[in-house]
Amino acid sequence: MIDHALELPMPPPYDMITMFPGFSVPPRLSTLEPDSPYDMRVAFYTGATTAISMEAHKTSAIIQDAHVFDVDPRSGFMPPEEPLSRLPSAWEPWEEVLDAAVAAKIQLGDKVGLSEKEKRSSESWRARVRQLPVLSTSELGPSHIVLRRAHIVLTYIMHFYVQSLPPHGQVVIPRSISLPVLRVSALLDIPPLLTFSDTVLYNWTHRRPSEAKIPTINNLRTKTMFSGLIDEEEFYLCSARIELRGVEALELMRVTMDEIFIGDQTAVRRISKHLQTMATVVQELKVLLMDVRRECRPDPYYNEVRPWFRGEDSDMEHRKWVFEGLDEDPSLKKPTEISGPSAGQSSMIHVLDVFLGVDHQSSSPPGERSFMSRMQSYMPKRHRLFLDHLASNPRPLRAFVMSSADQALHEAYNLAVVALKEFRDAHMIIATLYILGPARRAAKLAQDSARKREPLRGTGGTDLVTFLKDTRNRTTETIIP
Ligand code: HEM
Repeated sequence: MIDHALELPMPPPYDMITMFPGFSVPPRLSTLEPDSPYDMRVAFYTGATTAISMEAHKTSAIIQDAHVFDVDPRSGFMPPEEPLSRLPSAWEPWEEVLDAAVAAKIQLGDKVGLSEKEKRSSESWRARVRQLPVLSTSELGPSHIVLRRAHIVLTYIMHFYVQSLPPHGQVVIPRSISLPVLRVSALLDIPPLLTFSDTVLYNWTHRRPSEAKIPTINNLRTKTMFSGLIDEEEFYLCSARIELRGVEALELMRVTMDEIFIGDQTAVRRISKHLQTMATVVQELKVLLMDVRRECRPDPYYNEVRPWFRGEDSDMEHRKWVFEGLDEDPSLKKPTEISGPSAGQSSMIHVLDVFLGVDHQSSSPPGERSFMSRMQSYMPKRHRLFLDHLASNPRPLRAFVMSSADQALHEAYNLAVVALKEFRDAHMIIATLYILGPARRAAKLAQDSARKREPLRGTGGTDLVTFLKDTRNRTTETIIP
């Protein structure tokens, strides 16, 4: 059921691209991107002027290919304009059933002390979901704007459905939801579960009316939530603020790569300066991360927000999720990526790793994808391509620094890597505060409940303590001695 018209071209190899300065904004862009509401696309690392001699048709093909990353010079991986807030009327039944879940305050199926009334209320909501017709998805595309809203609505409904079920029964996602969610996910080429892009990137509006369409750190509000708690909103917005503050790092990467291309002494001096600034930006990302403590309380987050995110691989009873109707449509594949949303899917942090040369793959068993690489398959396809593109850079920063004898350059590079390592130190503090602490307290309170036996896993399904230490250690190992 994949619409091949939506298949994106692979980014061009680096040796075909100039690295002249400037985010490129080709005038023909609106015709290149029929689904784009945006008037700007980033041709990251490509020359606006494409100043190498090439036949005209080749040049335009490169520009065309290079403009598919959906990275905006003002808002980075977040869209520069407010995402669609409601689907067109043909799909209103989905929006209504989602509104109904929120209005009925549907509770988690394994909530300690769940009342009979709450059980009845969620069962009657689930019955309503089962009665929905299987709405066609063929008219949702080709616009990714509409498809993204469809993914948000369907996956929130699906997680409401699955996580409100009694904790010991089967998990069967009714075909009214499973078929459209599988189809929409195939069109977007992302897994049929809630992802970071659903909860953060495409799930915001302006807090106060704003002339500027661009999202800003202090003027965001979350649109769709499970609990409606401020703790949930702040959890999402913390990540959104990191995405936005990180935009400066993207710009610094671009100018650094331009300088690497030139590679003379002046370039080395400038790169050192850019890396020092980048270290400051990453330090600010750490501050924004720690600021999550202002309005997101650990216990409500752990007990009332986080359980909604669980994917199949975080199921405490190891139940398999059955996507009803999967066999009816031969074009659909059984989902293999089944983790819930994790900020491990934030392209911003991945981009810092790739740019600085932090290698998460090397410690994985041969032939096995690292968690970080797996998380890339949950990112919007164009962001994924952007990371691939960056990773295939033939002039990587770390190798450039290592090949240089310039002391100041080495120090500046290490400063940026240390800032990222300190971000991960802070992240471990946050994970302890928001998961390990509340888990211990919840286990004490719920002597016999299923929660007591919950393994300490991230929503991405990792053994979180070992995993977070590993990513931190790999960052430390990147420092050049
Ligand atoms: C209350 C806030 C947070 C908690 C409790 C938390 C918890 C976790 C956990 C448990 C993992 C392990 C992977 C998994 O299985 O999901 C993880 C991974 C990760 N998280 Fe967070 N996280 C929080 C906020 C953030 C924010 C705001 C960011 C940045 C956008 C972030 C970035 C990452 C990254 C990049 C990973 C992959 C591992 C790494 O790079 O070190 N997290 N997080």
